[in-house]
Amino acid sequence: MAVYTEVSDDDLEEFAAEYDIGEVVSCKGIAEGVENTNYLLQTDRGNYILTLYEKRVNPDELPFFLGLMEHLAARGLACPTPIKGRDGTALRTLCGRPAAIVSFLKGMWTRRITLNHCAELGPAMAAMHLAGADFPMTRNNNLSVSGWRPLFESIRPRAAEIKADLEQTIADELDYLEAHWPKALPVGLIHADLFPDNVFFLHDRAAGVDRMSGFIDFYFACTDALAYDIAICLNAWCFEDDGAFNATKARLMLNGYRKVRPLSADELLALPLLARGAAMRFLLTRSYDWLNTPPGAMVKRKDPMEYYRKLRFHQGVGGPGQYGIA
Ligand SMILES: Nc1ncnc2c1ncn2[C@@H]1O[C@H](COP(=O)(O)OP(=O)(O)OP(=O)(O)O)[C@@H](O)[C@H]1O
Ligand SMILES: N[C@@H](CCO)C(=O)O
Repeated sequence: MAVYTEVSDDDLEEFAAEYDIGEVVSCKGIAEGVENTNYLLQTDRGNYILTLYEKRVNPDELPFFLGLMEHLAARGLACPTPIKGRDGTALRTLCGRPAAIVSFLKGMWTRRITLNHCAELGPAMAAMHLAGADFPMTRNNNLSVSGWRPLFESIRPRAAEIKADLEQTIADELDYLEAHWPKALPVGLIHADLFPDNVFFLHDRAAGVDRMSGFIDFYFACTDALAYDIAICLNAWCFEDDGAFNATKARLMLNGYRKVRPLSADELLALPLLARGAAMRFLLTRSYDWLNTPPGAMVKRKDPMEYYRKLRFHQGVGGPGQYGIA
């Protein structure tokens, strides 16, 4: 589970006193997530999320992430909003770690992705891209093509512990991706980790379907090709548990997206390559975590091989038509 930093009652009381959020009633560690420590903070005024930022988050980048959430929320996108303390500051320190309180988003992420979820995701992702267009700050994507080789070199000596041909597969693919990575696609603000566990839904009983209620976890957000966010979602949302690609899910997601933000011919053509790159990114970070998570750590490692298989699939894709679109 992702509670790396335990917060004592005294520390919490002192911290909460900086805010105008009411009396703390309870503070429970949240088991989900792998990156940061999250607590559900209940006060007599409502629910909040308290996050202590851990290993992968660079404290210097927190003003970007928090500012972005504030910007998107101000433009009507459903996402957590940083709560400012009485001094007007959202970011402070708790137990020696950078920490912030954000608003609580209603809804649940879905464990069983349906066609409806993909149809909801597409337009909401496009709306986020449009809402981010005038965000004044930028952040380089350090987990894009130039960041993959150093990550590869760090896992290379032990890659065979995951799969015998992993080293060669990544080496060959990296050569290809570095030589062909597109440089002229429309760029903007992307979420960059839009997995099902970062997208909340609420059930609409009258309609009998889930409706998207918002996005969370903007801590990989960055400035990059907008279509790369779509490629991440093709990987994260459109494969079945048995590894089969579901082109109907992809079509619904892509067409939903295109109704809000049309995709250029170049963006469509680049999708298979971007999807290979997105598969590479998660194959590398999962492999790194697989090999470097200490035994006994209270966190569930994610399977790198899932992304090895997704990479293999996209390597065989001839064009965007195989993602279900005309
Ligand atoms: N603003 C929010 N409103 C409601 N619940 C939240 C909010 N932020 C986080 N959560 C809860 O905390 C869990 C973990 O949050 P989050 O995904 O941000 O953690 P993380 O450690 O950064 O995880 P990840 O592994 O996805 O990078 C979520 O699944 C959700 O249950
Ligand atoms: N969403 C990532 C983990 C957080 O970056 C994964 O599934 O590998």
